[in-house]
Amino acid sequence: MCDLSISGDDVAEADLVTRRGTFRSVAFRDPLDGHEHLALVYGETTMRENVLVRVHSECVTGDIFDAMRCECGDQLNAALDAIVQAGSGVLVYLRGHEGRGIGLVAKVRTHVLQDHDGLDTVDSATALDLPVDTRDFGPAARVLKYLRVRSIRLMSNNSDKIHALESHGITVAARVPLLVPANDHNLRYLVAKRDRLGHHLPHLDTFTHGRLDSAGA
Ligand SMILES: Nc1nc2c(ncn2[C@@H]2O[C@H](COP(=O)(O)OP(=O)(O)OP(=O)(O)O)[C@@H](O)[C@H]2O)c(=O)[nH]1
Ligand SMILES: [Zn+2]
Repeated sequence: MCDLSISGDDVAEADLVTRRGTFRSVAFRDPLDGHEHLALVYGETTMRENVLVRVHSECVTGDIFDAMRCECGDQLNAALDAIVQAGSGVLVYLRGHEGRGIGLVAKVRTHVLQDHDGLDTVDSATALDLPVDTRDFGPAARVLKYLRVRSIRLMSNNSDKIHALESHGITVAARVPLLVPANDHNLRYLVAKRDRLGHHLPHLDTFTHGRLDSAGA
Protein backbone atom coordinates (compact mmCIF):
# COMPACT_ATOMS: atom_id res chain seq x y z
CA MET A 1 0.00 0.00 0.00
CA CYS A 2 1.26 3.50 -0.81
CA ASP A 3 1.47 5.97 2.10
CA LEU A 4 1.54 9.07 -0.07
CA SER A 5 -1.34 11.44 0.50
CA ILE A 6 -2.74 14.41 -1.37
CA SER A 7 -1.53 17.72 -0.01
CA GLY A 8 -3.94 20.65 0.40
CA ASP A 9 -1.58 22.69 -1.80
CA ASP A 10 -2.46 20.43 -4.71
CA VAL A 11 -6.24 20.68 -4.31
CA ALA A 12 -8.82 23.29 -5.29
CA GLU A 13 -12.53 22.98 -4.54
CA ALA A 14 -15.57 24.88 -5.76
CA ASP A 15 -19.25 24.30 -6.38
CA LEU A 16 -20.04 23.10 -9.87
CA VAL A 17 -23.56 23.63 -11.12
CA THR A 18 -24.43 21.02 -13.75
CA ARG A 19 -27.59 20.05 -15.59
CA ARG A 20 -28.01 17.28 -13.02
CA GLY A 21 -27.55 19.49 -9.99
CA THR A 22 -24.81 21.09 -7.94
CA PHE A 23 -21.70 19.05 -7.25
CA ARG A 24 -18.57 20.03 -5.37
CA SER A 25 -15.67 19.84 -7.80
CA VAL A 26 -12.43 18.76 -6.16
CA ALA A 27 -9.53 19.17 -8.57
CA PHE A 28 -6.31 17.60 -7.36
CA ARG A 29 -2.81 16.91 -8.54
CA ASP A 30 -1.75 13.44 -7.56
CA PRO A 31 1.61 13.32 -5.77
CA LEU A 32 2.69 10.16 -7.55
CA ASP A 33 1.50 10.30 -11.17
CA GLY A 34 1.52 14.12 -11.36
CA HIS A 35 -1.75 14.25 -13.33
CA GLU A 36 -4.54 16.66 -12.51
CA HIS A 37 -7.66 14.62 -11.76
CA LEU A 38 -11.19 15.59 -10.78
CA ALA A 39 -13.55 14.30 -8.12
CA LEU A 40 -17.19 15.36 -8.24
CA VAL A 41 -18.87 15.10 -4.86
CA TYR A 42 -22.64 15.12 -4.51
CA GLY A 43 -24.37 15.49 -1.16
CA GLU A 44 -22.78 14.54 2.14
CA THR A 45 -20.08 11.87 1.94
CA THR A 46 -17.56 12.84 4.64
CA MET A 47 -17.05 10.04 7.20
CA ARG A 48 -19.91 8.10 5.59
CA GLU A 49 -19.99 4.36 4.99
CA ASN A 50 -21.13 2.68 1.76
CA VAL A 51 -20.78 5.82 -0.34
CA LEU A 52 -21.82 5.28 -3.95
CA VAL A 53 -18.65 5.83 -6.01
CA ARG A 54 -17.69 5.68 -9.67
CA VAL A 55 -13.97 5.59 -10.52
CA HIS A 56 -13.97 6.47 -14.21
CA SER A 57 -11.01 6.19 -16.57
CA GLU A 58 -10.60 8.98 -19.09
CA CYS A 59 -11.88 8.16 -22.59
CA VAL A 60 -11.89 11.30 -24.73
CA THR A 61 -13.62 9.61 -27.65
CA GLY A 62 -16.41 8.11 -25.58
CA ASP A 63 -16.83 10.60 -22.74
CA ILE A 64 -16.69 13.78 -24.80
CA PHE A 65 -17.65 12.77 -28.33
CA ASP A 66 -20.19 10.03 -27.56
CA ALA A 67 -18.27 7.43 -29.56
CA MET A 68 -20.29 4.25 -29.90
CA ARG A 69 -17.35 1.86 -30.18
CA CYS A 70 -17.07 1.75 -26.39
CA GLU A 71 -19.57 2.31 -23.58
CA CYS A 72 -17.58 4.86 -21.57
CA GLY A 73 -19.81 7.86 -22.23
CA ASP A 74 -22.98 5.95 -21.35
CA GLN A 75 -21.36 4.67 -18.14
CA LEU A 76 -20.26 8.17 -17.17
CA ASN A 77 -23.78 9.50 -17.59
CA ALA A 78 -25.39 6.50 -15.87
CA ALA A 79 -23.04 6.83 -12.89
CA LEU A 80 -23.76 10.54 -12.46
CA ASP A 81 -27.50 9.85 -12.72
CA ALA A 82 -27.23 7.11 -10.09
CA ILE A 83 -25.31 9.35 -7.69
CA VAL A 84 -27.88 12.13 -7.99
CA GLN A 85 -30.71 9.66 -7.59
CA ALA A 86 -29.07 8.21 -4.48
CA GLY A 87 -28.75 11.71 -3.02
CA SER A 88 -25.00 11.45 -2.45
CA GLY A 89 -21.87 9.97 -3.93
CA VAL A 90 -18.53 10.62 -5.59
CA LEU A 91 -17.34 10.36 -9.17
CA VAL A 92 -13.57 10.27 -9.58
CA TYR A 93 -12.48 11.12 -13.11
CA LEU A 94 -8.98 9.78 -13.68
CA ARG A 95 -6.88 11.42 -16.35
CA GLY A 96 -3.83 9.75 -17.82
CA HIS A 97 -5.90 6.57 -18.03
CA GLU A 98 -6.74 6.97 -21.71
CA GLY A 99 -6.66 3.64 -23.55
CA ARG A 100 -6.25 1.75 -20.26
CA GLY A 101 -3.06 3.73 -19.74
CA ILE A 102 -1.40 3.58 -23.17
CA GLY A 103 -2.58 7.03 -24.25
CA LEU A 104 -4.80 8.40 -26.97
CA VAL A 105 -2.51 7.96 -29.98
CA ALA A 106 -1.83 4.34 -29.07
CA LYS A 107 -5.52 3.68 -28.41
CA VAL A 108 -6.46 4.95 -31.84
CA ARG A 109 -3.71 2.74 -33.31
CA THR A 110 -5.41 -0.23 -31.64
CA HIS A 111 -8.67 0.88 -33.26
CA VAL A 112 -7.00 0.58 -36.68
CA LEU A 113 -6.06 -3.02 -35.98
CA GLN A 114 -9.53 -3.75 -34.63
CA ASP A 115 -11.20 -2.25 -37.70
CA HIS A 116 -8.92 -3.62 -40.42
CA ASP A 117 -7.48 -6.85 -39.02
CA GLY A 118 -10.33 -7.98 -36.80
CA LEU A 119 -8.18 -8.04 -33.66
CA ASP A 120 -9.95 -7.51 -30.36
CA THR A 121 -9.13 -4.92 -27.70
CA VAL A 122 -6.55 -7.24 -26.06
CA ASP A 123 -4.77 -8.58 -29.16
CA SER A 124 -4.68 -5.17 -30.82
CA ALA A 125 -2.63 -3.85 -27.88
CA THR A 126 -0.24 -6.79 -27.69
CA ALA A 127 0.25 -6.74 -31.48
CA LEU A 128 1.64 -3.22 -31.01
CA ASP A 129 3.86 -4.37 -28.11
CA LEU A 130 1.71 -2.34 -25.76
CA PRO A 131 0.42 -3.41 -22.33
CA VAL A 132 -3.24 -4.36 -22.09
CA ASP A 133 -3.84 -2.37 -18.91
CA THR A 134 -1.38 -0.14 -17.05
CA ARG A 135 -3.85 1.92 -15.07
CA ASP A 136 -2.94 2.92 -11.52
CA PHE A 137 -5.95 3.44 -9.26
CA GLY A 138 -3.82 4.94 -6.48
CA PRO A 139 -4.97 8.52 -7.26
CA ALA A 140 -8.61 7.47 -6.78
CA ALA A 141 -7.78 5.86 -3.44
CA ARG A 142 -5.86 8.92 -2.34
CA VAL A 143 -8.69 11.34 -3.13
CA LEU A 144 -11.26 9.13 -1.42
CA LYS A 145 -9.06 9.22 1.67
CA TYR A 146 -8.65 12.99 1.29
CA LEU A 147 -12.45 13.25 1.19
CA ARG A 148 -12.61 11.03 4.30
CA VAL A 149 -14.99 8.56 2.71
CA ARG A 150 -15.01 5.54 5.03
CA SER A 151 -16.22 2.79 2.71
CA ILE A 152 -17.63 2.64 -0.80
CA ARG A 153 -20.06 0.86 -3.05
CA LEU A 154 -18.21 0.84 -6.36
CA MET A 155 -20.10 1.15 -9.62
CA SER A 156 -18.09 -1.09 -11.94
CA ASN A 157 -18.19 -4.34 -13.87
CA ASN A 158 -14.47 -4.91 -13.32
CA SER A 159 -13.45 -6.90 -10.23
CA ASP A 160 -9.79 -5.97 -10.77
CA LYS A 161 -10.69 -2.36 -10.02
CA ILE A 162 -12.01 -3.44 -6.62
CA HIS A 163 -8.81 -5.31 -5.84
CA ALA A 164 -6.73 -2.34 -6.98
CA LEU A 165 -8.60 0.08 -4.71
CA GLU A 166 -8.46 -2.34 -1.80
CA SER A 167 -4.71 -2.71 -2.29
CA HIS A 168 -4.52 1.06 -1.74
CA GLY A 169 -6.47 0.81 1.53
CA ILE A 170 -10.02 1.53 0.37
CA THR A 171 -12.82 -0.55 1.87
CA VAL A 172 -15.10 -1.68 -0.95
CA ALA A 173 -18.32 -2.83 0.72
CA ALA A 174 -19.98 -3.86 -2.53
CA ARG A 175 -19.72 -3.83 -6.30
CA VAL A 176 -22.69 -2.20 -8.00
CA PRO A 177 -23.06 -3.31 -11.65
CA LEU A 178 -22.93 -0.44 -14.14
CA LEU A 179 -24.57 -2.01 -17.17
CA VAL A 180 -25.50 0.14 -20.14
CA PRO A 181 -27.15 -1.05 -23.34
CA ALA A 182 -24.86 -2.53 -26.00
CA ASN A 183 -25.07 -1.53 -29.64
CA ASP A 184 -23.84 -2.95 -32.94
CA HIS A 185 -20.71 -0.79 -32.79
CA ASN A 186 -19.47 -1.81 -29.36
CA LEU A 187 -20.70 -5.38 -29.14
CA ARG A 188 -17.41 -7.05 -30.12
CA TYR A 189 -15.53 -4.79 -27.73
CA LEU A 190 -17.86 -5.65 -24.86
CA VAL A 191 -17.70 -9.36 -25.62
CA ALA A 192 -13.89 -9.17 -25.53
CA LYS A 193 -14.04 -7.37 -22.19
CA ARG A 194 -16.28 -10.12 -20.85
CA ASP A 195 -14.41 -13.09 -22.32
CA ARG A 196 -10.79 -11.90 -22.19
CA LEU A 197 -10.69 -9.36 -19.38
CA GLY A 198 -13.23 -10.99 -17.07
CA HIS A 199 -15.66 -8.10 -16.81
CA HIS A 200 -19.11 -8.93 -15.42
CA LEU A 201 -21.41 -8.21 -18.34
CA PRO A 202 -24.32 -10.63 -18.00
CA HIS A 203 -26.66 -8.47 -20.07
CA LEU A 204 -24.66 -9.35 -23.19
CA ASP A 205 -25.89 -12.92 -23.13
CA THR A 206 -29.26 -11.91 -24.48
CA PHE A 207 -27.93 -9.19 -26.77
CA THR A 208 -25.26 -11.29 -28.47
CA HIS A 209 -27.55 -14.07 -29.59
CA GLY A 210 -27.13 -14.30 -33.35
CA ARG A 211 -25.77 -10.77 -33.69
CA LEU A 212 -22.00 -11.10 -33.51
CA ASP A 213 -21.41 -11.95 -37.16
CA SER A 214 -22.84 -8.64 -38.30
CA ALA A 215 -21.59 -6.51 -35.41
CA GLY A 216 -18.87 -3.91 -35.77
CA ALA A 217 -15.48 -3.98 -34.01
N1 LIG B 1 -6.28 0.11 -25.31
C1 LIG B 1 -7.59 0.32 -25.50
N2 LIG B 1 -8.26 1.01 -24.56
C2 LIG B 1 -9.56 1.20 -24.74
C3 LIG B 1 -10.24 0.71 -25.88
N3 LIG B 1 -11.53 1.07 -25.76
C4 LIG B 1 -11.65 1.77 -24.60
N4 LIG B 1 -10.47 1.85 -23.97
C5 LIG B 1 -10.13 2.48 -22.69
O1 LIG B 1 -10.64 1.68 -21.65
C6 LIG B 1 -10.73 2.49 -20.48
C7 LIG B 1 -11.98 2.10 -19.72
O2 LIG B 1 -11.81 0.79 -19.31
P1 LIG B 1 -12.93 -0.30 -19.50
O3 LIG B 1 -12.25 -1.61 -19.76
O4 LIG B 1 -13.95 0.17 -20.50
O5 LIG B 1 -13.70 -0.37 -18.15
P2 LIG B 1 -13.17 -0.43 -16.66
O6 LIG B 1 -12.94 1.00 -16.23
O7 LIG B 1 -12.00 -1.37 -16.51
O8 LIG B 1 -14.38 -1.11 -15.93
P3 LIG B 1 -15.81 -0.49 -15.54
O9 LIG B 1 -15.62 0.10 -14.17
O10 LIG B 1 -16.74 -1.62 -15.55
O11 LIG B 1 -16.14 0.57 -16.56
C8 LIG B 1 -10.70 3.93 -20.93
O12 LIG B 1 -9.45 4.50 -20.55
C9 LIG B 1 -10.76 3.83 -22.46
O13 LIG B 1 -10.02 4.86 -23.08
C10 LIG B 1 -9.52 -0.03 -26.85
O14 LIG B 1 -10.04 -0.52 -27.84
N5 LIG B 1 -8.18 -0.20 -26.62
ZN1 LIG C 1 -14.25 4.51 -24.16
